[in-house]
Amino acid sequence: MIELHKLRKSYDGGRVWAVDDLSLTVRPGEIFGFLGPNGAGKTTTLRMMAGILTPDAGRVVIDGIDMAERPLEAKRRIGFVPDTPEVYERLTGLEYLRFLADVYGVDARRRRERIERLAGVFELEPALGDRIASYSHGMRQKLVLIGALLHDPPVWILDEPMVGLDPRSTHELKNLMHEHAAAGRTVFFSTHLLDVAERLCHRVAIIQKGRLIACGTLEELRAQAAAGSGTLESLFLELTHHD
Ligand SMILES: Nc1ncnc2c1ncn2[C@@H]1O[C@H](COP(=O)(O)OP(=O)(O)OP(=O)(O)O)[C@@H](O)[C@H]1O
Repeated sequence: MIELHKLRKSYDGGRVWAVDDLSLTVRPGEIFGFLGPNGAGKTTTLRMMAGILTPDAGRVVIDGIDMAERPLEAKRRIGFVPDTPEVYERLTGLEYLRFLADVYGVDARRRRERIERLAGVFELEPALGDRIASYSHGMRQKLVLIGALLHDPPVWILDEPMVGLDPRSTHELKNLMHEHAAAGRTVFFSTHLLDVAERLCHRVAIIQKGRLIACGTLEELRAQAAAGSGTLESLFLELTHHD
């Protein structure tokens, strides 16, 4: 479960409000899509949710744990995939995953199982012995995903996780998301892929200029819009119209 209470974040000493009074709750068992135009504040929100950026005001609560009060406990419950992942180029894929397993205290048997399963799903096993410097963009994205999910966190926070993935890996990631939510856990991800969000998500939120402008199921969003029967794409275009 994720709760955001009146989150605010500015850059440049308050000249830009990247996120402004954002509140929402993502329930256990939900796949939740976070949508918005470029520069709307999605990455800033996700980075605050993951405890990487400190909000100017408001609270992030993960499974009942306040990020500001108990950051280590809250972060342990999160698998976070950033939009531009930093990886250690000199390590092999396997060394990188072992390093993360050490950080998260995943024991030897469990890490073997998880690496085998996830690298198998994303067909990255043959490359795990190679240096990350030799990886393609998509291979890096897969490695970062595997690393983020290695400690089997209950709450997934993924910033545009499908960017760079090939169709099979995208399909497998969607399956993993379904499986995770079906087990009563939580998936929160940002995306520009509205057709994917429409099919995959139980609920979505749309933000614009840091403010929540719509939140709910597709039916609930349709009820908010003038053209009441449209696709998520047409709703998005209508709701995020220019001033
Ligand atoms: N480090 C920074 N310094 C100053 N302004 C920033 C910084 N990071 C983001 N911003 C500004 O904050 C706002 C929100 O940016 P953010 O990256 O959160 O948007 P986004 O919704 O993730 O965009 P995109 O879809 O393009 O990835 C934008 O106006 C952006 O210019």
